[in-house]
Amino acid sequence: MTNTQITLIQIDNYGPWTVTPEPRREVDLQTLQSRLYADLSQLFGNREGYVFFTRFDNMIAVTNGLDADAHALIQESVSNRYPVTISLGVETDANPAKALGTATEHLQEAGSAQDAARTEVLRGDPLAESNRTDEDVQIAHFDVNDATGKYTDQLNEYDSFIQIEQGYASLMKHMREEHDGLSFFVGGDNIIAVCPAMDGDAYKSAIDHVREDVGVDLKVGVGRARTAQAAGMDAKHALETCRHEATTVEFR
Ligand SMILES: Nc1nc2c(ncn2[C@@H]2O[C@H](COP(=O)(O)OP(=O)(O)OP(=O)(O)O)[C@@H](O)[C@H]2O)c(=O)[nH]1
Repeated sequence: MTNTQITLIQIDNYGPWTVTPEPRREVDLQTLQSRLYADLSQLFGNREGYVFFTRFDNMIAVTNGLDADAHALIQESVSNRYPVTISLGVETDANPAKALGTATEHLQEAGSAQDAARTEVLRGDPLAESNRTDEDVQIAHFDVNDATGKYTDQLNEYDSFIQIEQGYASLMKHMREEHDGLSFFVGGDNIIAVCPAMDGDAYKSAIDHVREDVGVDLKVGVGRARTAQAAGMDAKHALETCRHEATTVEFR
C-alpha cells in the first residue's frame, strides 16, 4: 500500500500583491514565480521531496520524510528571500488526491488565499517516522514515444506543444478520475504521476485511453520507494528498460 505525504504550497495573498499599488510588470511576476519554483524545488529536493509547479501561485509537493520543522524552515527561507510568504498544508493518505484534498482543507480552514491576515500557516501532521515504509510513494514517469521524430523535428514548437499538452490533458484527467492519481507536466514530453498502488494493467489501460482519446503514444516507468526522489529515480530507470526492451510499462 502507498502512503503519500502531500504538501500544498500556496503564496499568501498573492492576487492583491500583484496589483498593489498598481498592476506589477508581468515579466517581474514571471521571474518571481519561476525563481520561487526553482528555490522550492531545491529546498524540498534537498530533503528528498518533489515539487510540481502547477499554477505557480499554488504548487504541489510530495514530501515523505519531511517533518514539521523542515517545512517551517522552508517557509522561513522563502520569507527571507522573497517579497511574498507561503502557507503549507500537509496530509498523508494511500490515495494521493485524498491527501491533497485534506491538505487543501487545512489551508482553507485557516482563511482565504487572499486574506492579508492569513500568512505562513503550517497545518497538518507529517507522517511519523515509525509509520514509514519502503513502498510509501509510487511514482510513474510517462514519456511520449518518439516525440522528437513525430513532433519536434516535424512541427513548429507551438504545434508540437499542442500535441504534448493534449496527451497531458487526457492522461491527467484519466488518472484523476479513475485512480485518484495526480499527474504533472514536467517539461519536454514528460509527465510525472503520483499514484496510489496501481498494477501494470491499470497503467496499460491509461496508455490505451490516451492513444484512443487523442492519438498520443506513451510509455511509463514506475518506481516505489520511501521518498519521492527515490521512487522517481527508480521510475526513470524503469523507463530506460521500456526503451531497451520496446515495452510500454515497466516497474522497478
Ligand atoms: N523533465 C524531464 N524531461 C526529460 C527527461 N528526459 C527527456 N526529457 C525531455 O523530453 C524531450 C524528449 O526526449 P526523449 O523523450 O528522450 O525523446 P523521444 O524522441 O521521445 O524518444 P523516446 O522517448 O526514446 O521515444 C527532451 O528534449 C527533454 O526535454 C526527464 O527525465 N525529465
